[in-house]
Amino acid sequence: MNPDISSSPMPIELVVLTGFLGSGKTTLLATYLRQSQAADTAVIVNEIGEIDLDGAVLSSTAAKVPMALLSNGCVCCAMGGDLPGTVAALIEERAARGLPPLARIVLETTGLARPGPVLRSLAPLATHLHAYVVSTFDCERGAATLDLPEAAAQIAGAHRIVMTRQDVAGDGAVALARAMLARINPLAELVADAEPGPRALAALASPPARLIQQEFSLEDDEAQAPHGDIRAALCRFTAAVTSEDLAEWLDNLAGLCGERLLRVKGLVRVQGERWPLLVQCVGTLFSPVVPLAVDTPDSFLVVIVRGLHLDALRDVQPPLPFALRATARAQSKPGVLGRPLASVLEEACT
Ligand SMILES: Nc1nc2c(ncn2[C@@H]2O[C@H](COP(=O)(O)OP(=O)(O)OP(=O)(O)O)[C@@H](O)[C@H]2O)c(=O)[nH]1
Repeated sequence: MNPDISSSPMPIELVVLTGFLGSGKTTLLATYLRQSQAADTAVIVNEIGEIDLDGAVLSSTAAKVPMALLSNGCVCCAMGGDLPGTVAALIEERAARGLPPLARIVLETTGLARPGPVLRSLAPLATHLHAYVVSTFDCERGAATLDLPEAAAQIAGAHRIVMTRQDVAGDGAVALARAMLARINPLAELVADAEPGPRALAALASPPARLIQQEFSLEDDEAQAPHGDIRAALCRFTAAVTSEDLAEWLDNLAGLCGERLLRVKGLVRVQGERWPLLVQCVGTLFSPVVPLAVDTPDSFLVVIVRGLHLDALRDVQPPLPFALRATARAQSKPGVLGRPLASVLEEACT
């Protein structure tokens, strides 16, 4: 059934924000949401795991933004009809509250989503939306990911590519990134601002000057397939851990997986800490662990690996008190619009 948003003064921009795992999507979006130009923007967050960590990070910097969650699966291969319905619900909810219409909705996809199937799933809303793809590219690590079909599809399908992590990449890597991007997708607009604020506005505040229809045919065969040998696990903690045990476990996980470790992120309750710790790594490179002031009862890690059976995670030492399972198919979480994050997280966690 097509969602009914025909009364809405359209078109609304629908920005499909893609980019490989850990390439800086949430950071870019959080920076954008802090700017005054984002007042008429809503956000849809799609998480592989069922818990909305990106939403938590975004809400901790931009609490008022209308936000919906598509959780527990990747939007490009598992969501079916959920995305158009979620878009319509955001638009309708805004109208029902008598607020000015949205100018744009940013869909933050998972780091594995291919943009072609996402755009195709929006076909029921085609006349109401002005959809385009913005992809983040990590100048430090991105080159090493482009042999993965998901990463290549994100760059090839982008109308605009945003170069992230230039500050840590070094001049040589940035030059190499430019050359690779120009070869894979010479039609895309390149955003290379070094400063986060201008970069976020250039990335998300307006559509690309030229919207060239990208060619997604190469992805068609894979559109319904899960992501090859990439697997995601949700480790849900049943008790607080000590910071020493957590650090050792993460160290050993990185040692076990090596290059096969794509991403770890989560909120972990540590003995003696008021707030859960935001833990994340991209590849085996861990960011500093920081407390995140969110009122959630849950404690979890999402671990995404390539070419490794998830059972191997159970043997990482020292044993930590968590229940592990592979993430399941996607579901939308209706009714999360405009609600405080805590209740959204609570619902996502039950
Ligand atoms: N130095 C630096 N770090 C960055 C930049 N952008 C992102 N990061 C860091 O890179 C890590 C991953 O960034 P995220 O924004 O969470 O990446 P993501 O693409 O949303 O990750 P997934 O949702 O898991 O795919 C975090 O530790 C960020 O703080 C940047 O431009 N420079």
